[in-house]
Amino acid sequence: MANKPASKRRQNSTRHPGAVDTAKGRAGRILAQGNKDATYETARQQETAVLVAVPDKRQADALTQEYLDELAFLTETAGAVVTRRFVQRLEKPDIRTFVGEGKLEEIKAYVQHSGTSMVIFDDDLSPSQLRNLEAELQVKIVDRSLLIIDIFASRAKSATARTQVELAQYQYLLPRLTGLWTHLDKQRGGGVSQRGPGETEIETDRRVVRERIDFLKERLKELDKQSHTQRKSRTGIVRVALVGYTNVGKSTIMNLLSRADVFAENKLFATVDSTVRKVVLEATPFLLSDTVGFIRKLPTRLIESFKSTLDEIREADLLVHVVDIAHPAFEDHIAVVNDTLKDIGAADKPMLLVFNKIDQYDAAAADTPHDFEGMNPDEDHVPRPTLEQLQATYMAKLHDPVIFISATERTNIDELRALLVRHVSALHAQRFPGQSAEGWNETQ
Ligand SMILES: Nc1nc2c(ncn2[C@@H]2O[C@H](COP(=O)(O)OP(=O)(O)OP(=O)(O)O)[C@@H](O)[C@H]2O)c(=O)[nH]1
Ligand SMILES: [Mg+2]
Repeated sequence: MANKPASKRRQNSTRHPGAVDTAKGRAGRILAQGNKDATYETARQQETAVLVAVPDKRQADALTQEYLDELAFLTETAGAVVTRRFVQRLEKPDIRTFVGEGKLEEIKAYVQHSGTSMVIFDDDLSPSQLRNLEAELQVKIVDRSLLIIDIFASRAKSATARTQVELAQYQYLLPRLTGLWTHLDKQRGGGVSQRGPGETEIETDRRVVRERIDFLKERLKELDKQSHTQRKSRTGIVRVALVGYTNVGKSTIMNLLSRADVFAENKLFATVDSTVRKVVLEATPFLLSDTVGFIRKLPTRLIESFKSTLDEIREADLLVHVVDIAHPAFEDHIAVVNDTLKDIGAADKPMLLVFNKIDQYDAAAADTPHDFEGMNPDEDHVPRPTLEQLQATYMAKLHDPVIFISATERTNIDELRALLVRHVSALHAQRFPGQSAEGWNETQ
């Protein structure tokens, strides 16, 4: 991983470690910014980034803007400053360079003139698009997956989370290894058609990376076994998992309910490791877990490599789905979370829907859309319903219980506790008939 000393990164690389380190450097390159442990990295100036979105022709302007706002937030979380946004509406992204020729020229002119150090795309790029864009623009090219993996890498602390991130990094890297050697081939005078040492090296690298992937998978299996044993000792108690989009307030609610000290901040993916705490409310004990947030277009590979973390959600008896109601795209977020739950096989669990940040709801409604390239800020801007209207709509629409709170202002927290107690007690009676919830203790 890019945030480990080089000597550590080389462990288990049986052959050709230098090449793989180069490759890993490529995968984790925007990470060094926010990484306090990177003693081997020399201090650099803050990186600057241009954002690029290629929505299809039907996507509403307001939505495109929201997506770019989120990409900007991700970029800032990764430690870079956004200098400009570019939007190009296309029926389909260009197969060679993702954006069309004219737009590429425009981006190139801006990047050269402003000295911006990287270009970030709101979608995933194919290995060849990545290569072509890098050749054309002559700066770092980052796609959505890489950006998210980088943030995860800078946040992961536990052995499991770090192993999961490293697996995701290598899986991202494997199909992209070819591009690494094109410039070396050129230096050696090798042409595209010439088969030479470059290809042998790529093959060697691929083998080393595959070996590392297998090793990490094995290691995760081991770690999984350990946590499975741990989880088995927790039978006889209802398990509740906080789920939701990133930055909605899950960790804040965890801290409020469990007096835990989980890191919460206004950044995306503040939590990557999961935390489990025993909570006792009105003599009703249950286990509460806080875990990684979801996001739209979460790379499937990343979901897969985070299997162990997501087991916490899969094995829960009750999900508490936290929503940031002050976010203009909160309904979109609910859909993303429900889809992700479906993907990981946790869609059929009982669920409480907690609308958080009601204190910010009105302020958010007054938000005016930003003005930027290719957008009409007035289009698609409809007034928002009142909180009361929303409450009535959601109460009527959903089968799941709904509650509106503010975790930071402590509004309706007693009601949230009461709702949890009611549901946990009912689940306890159903899951462990004849066994009183009060009788459970941690040593069982
Ligand atoms: N105004 C307001 N801010 C809140 C409320 N609840 C949480 N926040 C803030 O929202 C930000 C994100 O909170 P977290 O608890 O870290 O959110 P999270 O869902 O755990 O986020 P990730 O771990 O990044 O997925 C923090 O700055 C919190 O202080 C609330 O009720 N009102
Ligand atoms: Mg969190």
